[in-house]
Amino acid sequence: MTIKAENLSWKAGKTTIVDDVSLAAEPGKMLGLLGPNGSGKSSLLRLLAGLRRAHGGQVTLDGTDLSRIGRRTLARRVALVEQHANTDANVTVLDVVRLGRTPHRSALSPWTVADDTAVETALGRVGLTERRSQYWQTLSGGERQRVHIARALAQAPTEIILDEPTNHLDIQHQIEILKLVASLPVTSIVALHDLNHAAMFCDRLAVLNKGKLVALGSPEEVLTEDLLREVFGIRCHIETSPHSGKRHIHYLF
Ligand SMILES: Nc1ncnc2c1ncn2[C@@H]1O[C@H](COP(=O)(O)OP(=O)(O)OP(=O)(O)O)[C@@H](O)[C@H]1O
Repeated sequence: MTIKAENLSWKAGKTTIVDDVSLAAEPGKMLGLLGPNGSGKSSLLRLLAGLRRAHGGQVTLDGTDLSRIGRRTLARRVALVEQHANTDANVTVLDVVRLGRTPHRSALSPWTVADDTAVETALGRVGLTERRSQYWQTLSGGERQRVHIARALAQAPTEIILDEPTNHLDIQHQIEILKLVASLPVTSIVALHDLNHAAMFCDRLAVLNKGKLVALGSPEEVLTEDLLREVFGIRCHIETSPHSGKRHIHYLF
């Protein structure tokens, strides 16, 4: 068990944005969340992270409704890296990553060796060890994204939810971040736009269209020419790559 959505719905005003979605993340696996712009991916991720209350259905963590889990306990288990995440300007990389330790500390407890180790490991994993003293406002978009991922890793979560973590990253860093997430000993749920990257790195894929879950399964099961035409309105040819053994999408025009 881990994070599970059962008949989950969420509305903005009278418009249903997340529509009766049921899915479960598999422990230790990477679940990719795909769908066109505005299909409800970010909204669903915020519900799964407990940042938003559903209007229908429920989210459970190891079988317990999220609304019955305290914020601190939840923050020790689940880390969310949002799209366009921002941070107060006048702080360093190290300050931001150290914030990831907050749920593990109490107001009076001193900073520990374990806190230091978690922060150093997280910085190293995203390749920012040398940038620890740099000010947030001087970082590039891609570096900011990696700092936020490091903060989530410093949180030492058992589940990590990432909303388009490769946004702003050059191709080398996109692949590094996805490789990193795939290699972490945690359950991950990751919204992605690049379908070939999703096929390469994710164990399973979920596809949203207009708020509804329209496919769930392995990349081989989910990524079909018919589905991509219906959901994304594109023509493509899909084959198994002789290089990676994974699905590879050739876009046609
Ligand atoms: N608080 C809100 N109030 C009104 N509409 C909202 C609200 N939050 C989301 N929406 C709408 O819900 C729809 C889904 O938004 P969401 O950000 O979840 O989609 P997405 O799949 O993550 O999109 P993208 O790929 O563009 O990031 C959009 O049409 C958006 O405008």
